[in-house]
Parts: sequence; C-alpha cells; structure tokens
Amino acid sequence: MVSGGGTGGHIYPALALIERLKQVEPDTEVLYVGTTRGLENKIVPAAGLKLVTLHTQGFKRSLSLDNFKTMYLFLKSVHDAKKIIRDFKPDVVLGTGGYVSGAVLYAAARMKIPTVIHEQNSVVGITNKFLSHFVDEIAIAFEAARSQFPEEKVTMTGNPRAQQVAANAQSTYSWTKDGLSDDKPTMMIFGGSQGAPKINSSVVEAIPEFNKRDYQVIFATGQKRYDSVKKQLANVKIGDNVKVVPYIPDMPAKMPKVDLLVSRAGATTIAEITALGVPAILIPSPYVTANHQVKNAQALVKNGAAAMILEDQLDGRSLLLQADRLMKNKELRDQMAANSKKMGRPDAADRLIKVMKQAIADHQK
Ligand SMILES: CC(=O)N[C@H]1[C@@H](OP(=O)(O)OP(=O)(O)OC[C@H]2O[C@@H](n3ccc(=O)[nH]c3=O)[C@H](O)[C@@H]2O)O[C@H](CO)[C@@H](O)[C@@H]1O
Repeated sequence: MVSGGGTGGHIYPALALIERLKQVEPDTEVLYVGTTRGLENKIVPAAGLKLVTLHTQGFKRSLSLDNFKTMYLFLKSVHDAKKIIRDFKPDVVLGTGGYVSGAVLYAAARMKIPTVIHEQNSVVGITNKFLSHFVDEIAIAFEAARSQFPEEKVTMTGNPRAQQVAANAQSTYSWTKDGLSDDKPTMMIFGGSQGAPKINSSVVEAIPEFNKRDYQVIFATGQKRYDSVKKQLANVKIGDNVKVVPYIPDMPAKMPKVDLLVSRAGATTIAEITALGVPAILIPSPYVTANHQVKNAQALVKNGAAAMILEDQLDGRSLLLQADRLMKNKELRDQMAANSKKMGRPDAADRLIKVMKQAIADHQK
C-alpha cells in the first residue's frame, strides 16, 4: 500500500517506486491511498492505478478552531485507513508525505504492519516528522535530513523519480507534437506541480522577447492558473516558438529533451534534473517551511549545476537576461549538465525497494 498526496512532489516519487516495483516483482498488487482533493485524483488513475481517498486537511501553524476539525478528520481518517488496511492486507505500507500519509502510516504502524516513509526534502515535512516515531524505516534523499530523524531508522536512497526519468534518458519524444520544432534548443518553464503566479507573470512579460529568439519555449502555467494566464496574454502575440499549456503530464518523455529548465526548486524536480543532467534556472518558492527550496537550489548552484533567481528579484527582464545568457552558450550548459548529473541518484527506486524489504524482514525476526 502506498500513500502520499496533495502535491506532485509527493505523488510522482510514489508512482515511480510502484512502476519499478512492478518491473522487478510483476505480481505485486498495489493500492494507492490519497486525499479527496489533491492532484493524486488526476495523476494516480491516469497511471492506471487504483486510488482510494480519505478526507484530511492540514494543521494551521497558529491556534485556530479549524485545528479541531483537522484533529477530528485525522482521527476519522485513521479509523477509515484501518478498515482499508484490513481489507487490502498489505505486506508493507509506504508513505511519501502529505497529510493523508500521516493517517495511513499511523494506522498501519498501530496495526503492526511494516511501514516505511520517504522524505524528499532536506528540511523534513511535518507529517514525516510525526510519523518518524512510529514507522520501521525512513528513506531520505538529502543527507541534511538524516539528523532530523531517529538516525538508526534512516537510509539514503535518493528520490525514486530520479530512476524513472534516468531510465527514460534516451527518450525519442518529438516537440512537433506540441507544435514546436526538433531543431531548436528548448527551454521548459513551470512553477512546481501547481504553477506559481510570479513565475507566470514574469513569463508573460518576457514572451514578446521570447518570440524573437532562435530558441523555443514550452511553458506550463499550472492547471488552476491557466485561465488567469490566458487573460494576461489576451493582447500579447505568441510566436511559433512559444507554447503555453496548463500542465505537462508526460514529463519523463519530455524532460530528457530539454536544454534548460526554469522552475521552482521543489525536491522532486531537483531529483529529476540531477538524474538527467538538465541545466536549470531555479526560482525557489519563498512560501515553504524553513525556506527549504533556497537550500535545495543552493546545493545545485554551489556545484555549478544551476543558476538561481530569488523571487523578489524576478521579473520579465531578469528572467530573460538569465535565459539568454544560458540559451546562447551551449558550452556553459554542457558544463552545468555534467555538474548536475554528478549529483543525481539514478538507482533510487531500487534502493527504496531494498528498504521496504528490510522493513518486512524486521517484522519477521
Ligand atoms: C508549495 C510546496 O509545498 N511545495 C513543495 C512540493 O512541491 P511541488 O510538488 O510543487 O514540486 P516538486 O518539485 O517537488 O514536484 C513537482 C513535480 O511535478 C512535475 N510536474 C510539474 C509541472 C508540470 O507541468 N508537470 C509535471 O509533471 C515535476 O516534474 C515534478 O515531478 O513538494 C516538494 C516535495 O516535498 C517540496 O520541495 C516543495 O517545497
């Protein structure tokens, strides 16, 4: 049983793990437990997997009446999760973050079922911090996360999504499917799995200049933000070398064909670009716990694998300046790509499977 939800950063690692597990152990049966509202409602069924949902919500950091509702929903979810577990009878339960995995993994641990959590970030999320006291094994993707957990449970695996995209590195995807060309260098832009308003407005500002470049741009606004971007673009001409879409669902096919990525510095995106060696301009989200995306981005900048623009310095002009600097210099991009690849962990899914087997073995002792 696998549970992780809310945002793509928690869901794609889970799906990548499942895909690999089914390759090495084809008889494996998988049930995915998500929330009623998260992105998993779209992504998980699209991957051909069975999804059951629980109704959960996050705790507010300040004291609020809403927290009583959250507590009630959590206890109800634990109760419902126990029933799902009794019916499905998993050999092991994996949690990849998000509130829903809190309820599912807590329920599984209380029922003495082998449990593993995967933490994608350098700064540990609130759900995984809570769960770390109950689960058997903890897999991490950044060394910095180790000391934030009970150390005897921790194994470095990397992020399984890295293995999935690395396995697809020889992708034969053609940009003509998007109305673009296979002969031009390609810059891809997205603001995390849900889009980011400041990145979107900066791209809108830069589009009249992008139209004139000899490189091409594929830009995902985020599903929810597409209509607002379309409005902002009402009086802007969009050139043949620019494609604006709400979301890119087939990232493992497209990412190997990208010459420069402009994105947030979410943990899963970073795992992907370092697995493939994709040069990047990272614009960390300032709205995340302990400013962890800046730390994620700095690790790449320090190794010469990426450039960084801080959100308060981002506008159409600064974006264009950095984009031009890198898109016009293939040698520099190649160097960044090589530096990036050195940081990748292309066997992360196999390592995580090993940890899950370890959790099962621990229980058989
Ligand atoms: C606002 C927030 O809390 N963000 C967190 C969230 O990020 P969030 O989920 O936004 O970002 P991540 O970089 O971790 O993951 C994004 C994923 O979505 C994919 N993608 C994106 C756009 C698109 O059009 N198509 C597509 O497939 C990317 O390839 C990647 O696999 O979880 C991450 C991992 O815990 C954290 O580091 C982030 O801080």
